[in-house]
Amino acid sequence: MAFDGTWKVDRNDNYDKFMEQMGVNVVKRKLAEHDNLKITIEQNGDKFQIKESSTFRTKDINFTLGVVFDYSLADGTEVSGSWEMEGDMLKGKFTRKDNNKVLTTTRTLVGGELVQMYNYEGVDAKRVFKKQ
Ligand SMILES: CCCCCCCCCCCCCC(=O)O
Repeated sequence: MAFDGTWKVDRNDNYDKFMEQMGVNVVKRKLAEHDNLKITIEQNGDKFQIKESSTFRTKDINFTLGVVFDYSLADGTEVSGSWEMEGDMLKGKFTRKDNNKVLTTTRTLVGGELVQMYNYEGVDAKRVFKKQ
């Protein structure tokens, strides 16, 4: 389906400020800016299989649209939430387990690139991925 494939991060916008708002320390932020994040997405109906790999880790994630699942961010922060499909956009809403604050994120395809937007406590960021 449309999001299927392997996507490698190409550029970031305001990601450092976003991570700072998330409470990530400066050392981890500097590493995370250049994490070479690669995500492989396979969608079957409302089920998604994601393979995530970066300089920090490799991780397999399976989720169903509209069904809450647990996920740990690369810095160890635990969240719980779900993805929904709205038109051509994947919309995610995840709640941090440590403070109950909400992180929202979207994935869309724009001009052949996968654009992931993030928001946490008023700070937006964007990561743009190119298909491998
Ligand atoms: C401190 C680093 C913040 C990175 C924010 C990542 C937000 C990820 C939202 C949940 C992703 C679930 C798994 C997935 O679909 O790839």
